[in-house]
Amino acid sequence: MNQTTKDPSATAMSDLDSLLGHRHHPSYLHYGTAGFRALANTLYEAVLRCGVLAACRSHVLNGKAVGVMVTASHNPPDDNGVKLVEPDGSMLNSEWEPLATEFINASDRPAQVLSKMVSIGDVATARKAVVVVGRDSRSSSSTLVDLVAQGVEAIGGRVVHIGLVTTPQLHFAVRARYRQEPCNILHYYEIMKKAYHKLTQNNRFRASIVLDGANGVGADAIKGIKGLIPNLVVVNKPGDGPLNQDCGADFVQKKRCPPVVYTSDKHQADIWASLDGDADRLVMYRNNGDGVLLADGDRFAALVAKFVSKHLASSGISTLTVGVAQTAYSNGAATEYLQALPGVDIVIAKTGVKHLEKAVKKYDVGIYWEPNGHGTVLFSENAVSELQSLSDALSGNAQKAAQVNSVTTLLAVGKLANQAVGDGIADLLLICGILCREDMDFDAWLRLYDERCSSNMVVKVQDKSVIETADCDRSVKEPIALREAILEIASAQGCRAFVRPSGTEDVVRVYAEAPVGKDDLAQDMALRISQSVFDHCGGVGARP
Ligand SMILES: CC(=O)N[C@H]1[C@@H](OP(=O)(O)O)O[C@H](CO)[C@@H](O)[C@@H]1O
Ligand SMILES: [Mg+2]
Repeated sequence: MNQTTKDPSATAMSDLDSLLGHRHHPSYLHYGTAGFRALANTLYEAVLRCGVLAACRSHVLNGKAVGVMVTASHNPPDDNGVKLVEPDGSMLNSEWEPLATEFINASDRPAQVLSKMVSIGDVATARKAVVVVGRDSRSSSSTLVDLVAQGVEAIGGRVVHIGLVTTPQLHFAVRARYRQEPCNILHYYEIMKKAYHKLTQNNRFRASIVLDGANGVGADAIKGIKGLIPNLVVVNKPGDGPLNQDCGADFVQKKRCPPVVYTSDKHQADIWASLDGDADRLVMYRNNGDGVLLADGDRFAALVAKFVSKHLASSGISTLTVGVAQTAYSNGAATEYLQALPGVDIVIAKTGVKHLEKAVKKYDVGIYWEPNGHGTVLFSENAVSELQSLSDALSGNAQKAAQVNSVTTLLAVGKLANQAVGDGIADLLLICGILCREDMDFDAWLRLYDERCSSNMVVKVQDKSVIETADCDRSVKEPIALREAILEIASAQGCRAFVRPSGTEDVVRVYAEAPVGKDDLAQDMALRISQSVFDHCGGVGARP
């Protein structure tokens, strides 16, 4: 090789190193289910590097567009975060997660870390990387988007800005582009509107709804489906109050109390609903002023599974499989209800949407919800094509009207539910559409099963990794003393309990469940188990 010829990738690497700098952010960040999250003003370098990383990911996928969403979901307003989305709209490939962590935290020569996975010179010269970028309503989000763009462009990638969007809209847009459909938000609303009319058969949803937008982007995004639910009032819009503070899906589900409404108007409605800060979660409830009767993710899954299983049976298709994924947190009564539905398999997955999504991918119709309101129903290509062929074959056949009706209904469910990720707005329409079709009111939905009593606690310990779990977190392997204590405390008939280290916070989560009506028992079990966690795992601060 000629001594004066420079290796192009070496040049790109040193340029990149000088752009990325040799400093790094204050704490070690992990790429978790939700990407990187921290106080917004500590994330600048991480976000710039995520732009570079996203461009590299797109490059190795032959220029297929990758997504980047700037959001910290239900976290406080001063936090922010960034996560990457695969071209088909799913979460970042799990093999890239440790690389992302290593690259973002590298304090010295970060480009070298990247070059383990991809030849940087190639990325810069091929110029085929495309990155679709969206952001939530946080005041820090625009700055972070600019940094993502700077990172993408630093190695010759192209940025497609889709602006202020919900997380599911970003996933939808990336997936749409991959499928050569219009990659814009208008398309998102058009698909949903059409599917909602098909599902409801143009009937009006009569109940009134107050929707709490958590003072975030969902309250704006819901305008796109204006009129579909005639009696819908939106409260807690951006600017009304601090994002997610004392309102939103996470608050209502965890505290089991109604949200603060930041405007002075008084509202009453048959049903209330709360989105989280990036609108990928929804819970619905009856608001009793000082408490709520909650329809959580378990109840969404139950209603959807019941509806899908009924219409699959009457469609006459017997070849399509249906699976529902639940987590250890799913209420035992919901599990029992689902087990009794004909033709429906139950699978238990670890906590976190990516695990649930993976668990149902092997089914033609895969239904998953976390109790906290994150979920959707996924139709495989095979399911859509079988339903479509049958629909075409039966078209105009008046004698088969009931069968046609079920096939059309199932196709509408598959269009309305976001096929990339759980979506609070799509889920609102899906649930309202099903209640409308089934002529059910909110109470009838709650009567599907009686929820068992449960109690959640968190315990701070020195090192949460001393706890090793098994069976999708439903039992403890280590420490043995803790394992034995839990088995003993939760040994009464109809009781169960587990503990697991949180994947998103530095705490151990404790869950205890007791039969219907035995709230005190559930709380007592959770407390005693929390004390065992504290005693056996190096508790920090005051003993529970
Ligand atoms: C009990 C609980 O609500 N856990 C949440 C929470 O995970 P933890 O690993 O429990 O911290 O955040 C995840 C990401 O948002 C969400 O998927 C999950 O459901
Ligand atoms: Mg969220």
